[in-house]
Amino acid sequence: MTEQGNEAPVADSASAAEVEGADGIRIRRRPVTGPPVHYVGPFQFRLENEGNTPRNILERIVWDKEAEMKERRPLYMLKGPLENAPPARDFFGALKASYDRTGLPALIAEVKKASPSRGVLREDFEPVQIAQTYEKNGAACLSVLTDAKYFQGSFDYLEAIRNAGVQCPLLCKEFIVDAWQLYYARLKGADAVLLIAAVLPNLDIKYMLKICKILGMAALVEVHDEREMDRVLGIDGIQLIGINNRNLETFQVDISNTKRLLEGERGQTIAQKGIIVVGESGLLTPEHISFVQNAGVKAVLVGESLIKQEDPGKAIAGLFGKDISPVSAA
Ligand SMILES: O=P(O)(O)OC[C@@H](O)[C@@H](O)c1c[nH]c2ccccc12
Repeated sequence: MTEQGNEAPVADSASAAEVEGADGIRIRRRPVTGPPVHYVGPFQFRLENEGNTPRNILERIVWDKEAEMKERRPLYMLKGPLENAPPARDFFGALKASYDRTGLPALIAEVKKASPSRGVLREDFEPVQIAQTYEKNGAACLSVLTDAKYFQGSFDYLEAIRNAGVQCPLLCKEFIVDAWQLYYARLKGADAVLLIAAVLPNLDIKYMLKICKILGMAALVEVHDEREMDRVLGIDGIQLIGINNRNLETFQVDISNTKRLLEGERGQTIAQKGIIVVGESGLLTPEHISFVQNAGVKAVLVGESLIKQEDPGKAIAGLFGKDISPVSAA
């Protein structure tokens, strides 16, 4: 397999060696100090963009998440609640079963109030109701945004949806930078977590996969370009790969990204390993769904085009061009 990817230019403040040393990751971790202090005579000022200010939205989110981590409860305090958490459900199995039932990509429907690129998507946001209507109308799994600052999400939504009796397995949609978040997601009812390859080096992904396994959770490992895809294909034990059509550094959406990353040898390796690929972001019409299905995905992750409709559940039939709700609930 080739190591060549569509590599974005390396930004000024991260040297090529730094990027190479971190599995090609351009997103940097938060520096311990703020911007460096400069003096002119008696005056002191801080200069932004000397490597100590985030260069794009993904970097900003990750730095805020790292700061958030400092206020967390110690891990040992999660032990009790973790033992009382509802047992994890089979996220991978639910996707597979749905694909086998409908012959269409299994739907992971996203409970998403807002996003940094689109602002508020839905004013009257009732997460439990939305989750229930998604389930009734044929979603195989649900994705629940838990980041508060940029997506107006909450771990309370995850917990409330699980406690309301929704059966679909739940993906905790979070920016994971620390293993602590995996335990916390599980105790709030998550059955799967998102691991973003643009943020996490291979060693972190491997370590986090082990913890997910111990906790009984699936991991959806998200890639955006060829280089990330090749990295992830080199890691043993990955069952689910998400191809994000949205570049989290620039917000540009291009659904042909899914097709490009599944062409040739990469697609073959994925098929051999029995990996389910999830097409993510920017899917709005039945044509989009068949486009990514033809490219090789067996599941799709959809937020905006459902959540913006008056009835997000009913919107599922519109998105797929037909009713995909389970017979028993129809
Ligand atoms: O609302 P959309 O365009 O249908 O996209 C859903 C989902 O793919 C998107 O929310 C997403 C994909 N990867 C992420 C990582 C973090 C936050 C959000 C995301």
